[in-house]
Amino acid sequence: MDKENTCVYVKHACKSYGAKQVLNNFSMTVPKGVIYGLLGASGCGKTTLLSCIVGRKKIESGEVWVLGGTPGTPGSKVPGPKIGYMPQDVALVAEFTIRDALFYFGRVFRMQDKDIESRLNELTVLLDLPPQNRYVGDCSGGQQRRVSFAVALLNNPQLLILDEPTVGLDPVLRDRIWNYLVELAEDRQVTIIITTHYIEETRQAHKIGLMREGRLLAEESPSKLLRDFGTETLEEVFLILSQKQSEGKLEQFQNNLNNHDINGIYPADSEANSINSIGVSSTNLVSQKRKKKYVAPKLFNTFRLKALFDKNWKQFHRNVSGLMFMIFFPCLQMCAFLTAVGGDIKNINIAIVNEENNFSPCKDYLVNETAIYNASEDLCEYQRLGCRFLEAVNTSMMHHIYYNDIDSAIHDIKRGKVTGALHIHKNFSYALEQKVQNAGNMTDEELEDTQIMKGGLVVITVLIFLQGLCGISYGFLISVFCSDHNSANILSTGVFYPMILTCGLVWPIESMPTVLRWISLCLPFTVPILSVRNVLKKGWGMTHLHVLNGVGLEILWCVILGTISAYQLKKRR
Ligand SMILES: Nc1ncnc2c1ncn2[C@@H]1O[C@H](COP(=O)(O)OP(=O)(O)OP(=O)(O)O)[C@@H](O)[C@H]1O
Repeated sequence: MDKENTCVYVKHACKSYGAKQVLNNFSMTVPKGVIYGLLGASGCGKTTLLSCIVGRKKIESGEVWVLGGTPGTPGSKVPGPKIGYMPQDVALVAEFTIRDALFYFGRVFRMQDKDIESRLNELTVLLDLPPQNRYVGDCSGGQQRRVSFAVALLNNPQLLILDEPTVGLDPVLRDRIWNYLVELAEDRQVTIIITTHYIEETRQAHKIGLMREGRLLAEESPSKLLRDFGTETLEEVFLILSQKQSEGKLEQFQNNLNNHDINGIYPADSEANSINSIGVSSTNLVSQKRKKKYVAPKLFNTFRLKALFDKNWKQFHRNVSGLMFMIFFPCLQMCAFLTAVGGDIKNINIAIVNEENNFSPCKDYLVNETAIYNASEDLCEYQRLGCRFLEAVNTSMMHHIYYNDIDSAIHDIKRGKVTGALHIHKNFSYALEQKVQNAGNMTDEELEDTQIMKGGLVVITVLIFLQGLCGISYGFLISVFCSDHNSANILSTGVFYPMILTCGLVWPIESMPTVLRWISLCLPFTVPILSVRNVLKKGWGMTHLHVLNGVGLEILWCVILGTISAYQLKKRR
């Protein structure tokens, strides 16, 4: 056997989850066009190994070589359409019908619709799938697994990796599937790695690997194993090897067996055999990989784009409650929030001390009489402007209570009878007139500061866009850390509400204890909200320090959240 005929090659692979070592110096060789049955008890590391082979996880040391490349590296095309992978956990969209699911993956694999259609019909018969218009969510667990199996077979991949595909299947169907797999391997040279708990069903495999506690105990054809061990069943072979491993005599036992076998099929001695038998050293494998020219994948792929649009549309319109929740719940939340905290103040008692109108309500006052044009001096003379001012603020917000002197008004403020006092001096109109006439002496900057709502649209758009990006980064972080919807919901609402409460919208940050104020200022909402206010109310531009700090903080948060997510993603592999 040479490298041309080797499909998957694993050498001295080690992989741990925390302190638990799952792959322990694991080695295996899978030639092209064979069915390789990977057998082992629950928890021995089969799924972990398969995940490393398809590039979903990374080994810590050792080497994995699949279809001529290292899985998960640029240019290796693994994962990719050359590999059909049926994972143990069904990962299908519940809102899809069986037909939708196969069309979705077919398009992802860049298949033409007519080819998908004919494969769908073929696989429906082979795997005894339920009617094509049945929703995945309405299928039983076993039926969903068969749909997942159909997806793995859909585009006729060169390498099929099946994690317990036959579990819970009717024996007749199981037999049919095995016959199909044998046909695929022998007629079309497809390589198949299959894990199963039914040891005896792997008699049809060309080669089996017996795995225990992260190590391969033996790797050979079932008939040869039975012959070498002189047993009736593969179960017995596995039992003997497992007992030797438990007694710590496995390596000695394997060496004895290999001494009687020129091929050296038992892994204690298999390193030399494996490497030599595929006719290439690991260094050569690496250099061979390096020689391959890396072709970057296309940024826009119309097949995938179509598949994703179709998937999102179906997911949305078939999950009405989810759609309502996603669209209307945030609107409802925002309306409730703004109604509760953003409304105008109403009916507050204000003490009015209006010296200009003899401390009494402005009953007989007329707006026209407050400004009289003096033609000889070409200017306006003002009177009773206090009344005009009070009329302007005499809304439902303030309830006016008149006082004859400011001291009694202040006294009542202290007693809590009124909330505040407005003191209009006797010469209020004259003083205001002077101020207006001197307005020409004001600087441009002072004038600009008095303007409202002059904020630049671009700056506001940038701030809001960055805020959205921050939210997306946080959503990404949640998706990386949470394994289910419940924990994702708890994490998102658990963080969102405290941030809303402490960002200054509800409780002014100026009144917070110092430590809390600093925490609040570091949160992604607080400073950007102040920046938006500064832009809207004062017309400040991007270059103003108190706008720039909001932009800077949002970028910083995006970078922090993105980096943590990327780190966690890398760690999980
Ligand atoms: N992400 C993970 N974090 C921590 N431990 C893990 C993780 N994934 C798997 N394990 C542990 O690693 C060991 C091997 O798991 P794996 O799923 O590879 O076993 P398996 O042989 O496929 O089992 P089964 O046949 O039951 O599917 C188990 O003890 C499992 O609990």
